[in-house]
Amino acid sequence: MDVLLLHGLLLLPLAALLLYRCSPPFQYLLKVAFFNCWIVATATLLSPFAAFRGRSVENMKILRAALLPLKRFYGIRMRVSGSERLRLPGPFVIVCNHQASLDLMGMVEIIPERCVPIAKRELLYLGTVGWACWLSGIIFIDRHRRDAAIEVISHTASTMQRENLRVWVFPEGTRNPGRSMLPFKRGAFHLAVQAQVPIVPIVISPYWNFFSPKEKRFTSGTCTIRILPSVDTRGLSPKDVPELTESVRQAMAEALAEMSTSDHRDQDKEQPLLGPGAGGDRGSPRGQGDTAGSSN
Ligand SMILES: CCCCCC/C=C\CCCCCCCCCC(=O)SCCNC(=O)CCNC(=O)[C@H](O)C(C)(C)COP(=O)(O)OP(=O)(O)OC[C@H]1O[C@@H](n2cnc3c(N)ncnc32)[C@H](O)[C@@H]1OP(=O)(O)O
Ligand SMILES: CCCCCCCC/C=C\CCCCCCCC(=O)OC[C@@H](O)COP(=O)(O)O
Repeated sequence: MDVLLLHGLLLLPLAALLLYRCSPPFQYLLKVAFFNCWIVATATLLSPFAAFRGRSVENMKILRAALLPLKRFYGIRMRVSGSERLRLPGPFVIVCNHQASLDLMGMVEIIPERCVPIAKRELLYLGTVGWACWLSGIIFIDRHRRDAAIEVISHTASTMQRENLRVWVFPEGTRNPGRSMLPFKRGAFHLAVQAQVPIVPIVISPYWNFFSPKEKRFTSGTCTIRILPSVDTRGLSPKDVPELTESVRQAMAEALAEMSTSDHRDQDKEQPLLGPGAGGDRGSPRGQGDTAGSSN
């Protein structure tokens, strides 16, 4: 009986390994689970250290360091173009497309110093992860209470100038795995106009060459991040916000469409630390990769 049990226990990890190597959906599930576990584990282990400093944007550095290794686990190569456009001296507002939680990997790649994201309030209730977000100075808004959200944004506008703060907003307001961008919420643009600071639009290329929750596919691959020219808001007033919003969205949508038709050659793949990228680059349109910029 004991021998049987021992054999069973020995076979279990072997069976899991075999399943991991042969079944892309199983690999997908494990990789997603690992992603979430990594976030919870690092938040739990590191937040007590961040707590010594109290709530501060400087804790973003710890948060960034905790999330930077993720791309190596998954063999995701990051290519960034236009990073010099983020080297503005003062405060500014970043607007970026939002596809999935994986955006965190792109964010940590390029996020400048003294920059905090605006996030939905629900994240606050994620235990130690919420605590880590709060300690890092992330700004929370209640999307269901527009007036309260607008008040938080107005308050942020004055803080930006006073504390040389940069703010990262996902103007789609929710995750969007679709092929085109959702209509933009106007908060980020009101924020930039109120603070009279530039807007830096950022586009992250679609993940479908390596990640698809619908097809349960998560392989290695390349992600391109394009930083577009900044948009000046000096002299603009609230009445200019709708037009400003549309013109920035238009520029981002064009960049996204262009990036969607480009693809990445096999040699651009990284070797993932979490096993082979089973399944290869399926479901992606073929073409040329974005050659501008650097890879980290
Ligand atoms: C070295 C340091 C390194 C650090 C590294 C760290 C790296 C990474 C860390 C990552 C950590 C975690 C990241 C977490 C990310 C989480 C992402 C999210 O949670 S996304 C969801 C939250 N975000 C948003 O919702 C986007 C912002 N929302 C808005 O802008 C919305 O406008 C609103 C919520 C304020 C209102 O929504 P809604 O009513 O649905 O939409 P609108 O059409 O935009 O507005 C309606 C009318 O209100 C007017 N309006 C909007 N905002 C304002 C404002 N601020 N002031 C005045 N008026 C405003 C708007 O103009 C509309 O009126 P109209 O007359 O039609 O123009
Ligand atoms: C200060 C110490 C730091 C310790 C290390 C911390 C490690 C990581 C901690 C926090 C990382 C943030 C995790 C949150 C990720 C969630 C991002 C996301 O994708 O949210 C969805 C939201 O946008 C839109 O929601 P809906 O699509 O409308 O539903």
